[in-house]
Amino acid sequence: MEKLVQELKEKLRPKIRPISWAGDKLILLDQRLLPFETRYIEARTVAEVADAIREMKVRGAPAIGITAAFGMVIALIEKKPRSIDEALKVLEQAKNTLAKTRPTAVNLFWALDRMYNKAVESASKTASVNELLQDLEEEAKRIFEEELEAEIRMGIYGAEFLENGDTVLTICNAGGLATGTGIGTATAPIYIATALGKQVSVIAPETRPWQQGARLTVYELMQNGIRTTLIADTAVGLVMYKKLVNVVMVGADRILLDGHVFNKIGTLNEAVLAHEFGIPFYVLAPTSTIDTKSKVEEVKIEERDPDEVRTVRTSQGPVYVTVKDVPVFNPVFDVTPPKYVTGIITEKGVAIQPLHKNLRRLLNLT
Ligand SMILES: CSC[C@H]1O[C@H](OP(=O)(O)O)[C@H](O)[C@@H]1O
Repeated sequence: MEKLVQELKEKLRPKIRPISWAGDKLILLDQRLLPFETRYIEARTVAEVADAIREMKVRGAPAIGITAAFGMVIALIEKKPRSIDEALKVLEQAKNTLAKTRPTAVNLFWALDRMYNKAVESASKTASVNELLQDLEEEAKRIFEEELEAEIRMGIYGAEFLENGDTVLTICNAGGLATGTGIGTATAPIYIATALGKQVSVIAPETRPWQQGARLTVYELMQNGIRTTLIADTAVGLVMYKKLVNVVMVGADRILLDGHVFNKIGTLNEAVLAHEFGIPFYVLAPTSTIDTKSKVEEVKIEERDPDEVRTVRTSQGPVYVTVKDVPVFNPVFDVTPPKYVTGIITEKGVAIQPLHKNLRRLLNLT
């Protein structure tokens, strides 16, 4: 596995770099404008990093975690603390600011906790703020590299469930744009299977309201030569009914130890329909997406700006498609009960049913 991971890591380095670290700032691909415009923005302050996450200039659970990790490094560069104690206070404030940007993707909180804990560990060994800064920069880079390797491992495990000629139904964008580093999570098996010589196609629902499918997944897969068909979200039932789908593969923003999966709104619809039509439904995520503490009723499902539903994003910017002041309910994630999930594919292996037991086994928690 290790030899294959390293070989594929070089072969599959992304053409599109949604997140780049430039030593003292982040360079981010503004995903609100894709596929119509490729515009990069710079984030040099904690406030700018927080804005980039909150406004979905960068989005996707792993990408949000990586961005926040570098946001902690930027905090020290921006505030220039004169002592270790002051540095830890700066980092605690940055952690609190970044934690308020979006509530559902657990990778954000996992990355912030990991960076802060690293800072505390480093502060116990040095009085030098510069050494602390270097340690944190190395930790953020490690998170970035670990994510890419995790995606390749997920891809290798997931490719085992793909036959030559298969069509995969996905949702939203759980590709390299959503992880910031490489081949994505739900799309990783597609890239690996293709690299290993299998012909695999994708059906991508547009994924209203933010259109991650129509604007990001289609863009990314076509750039990488993957046969892709765009459908309206309302067509997911018919494509399964007509046997046009062999397997469903989706990403995740938070997976609980009992197997509940929080992911883009519409995932539950696909999961229930796949269960009805006897189609395997796989969730792909790094173990940094597994929340070992929360209960399903404790997880906040993000609700966003009503105008996201009232408009569609076009090459001319958002255009209203309804009455401008119509009341809107805009939850951007839903929760899929474990019974609808065939398996959860991570970089550490695949958890099949019963998920509540096999997830613990995967994480060595039994
Ligand atoms: C591998 S990305 C996981 C997850 O993040 C996306 O949400 P958003 O675009 O709102 O950040 C989507 O739910 C993906 O499945």
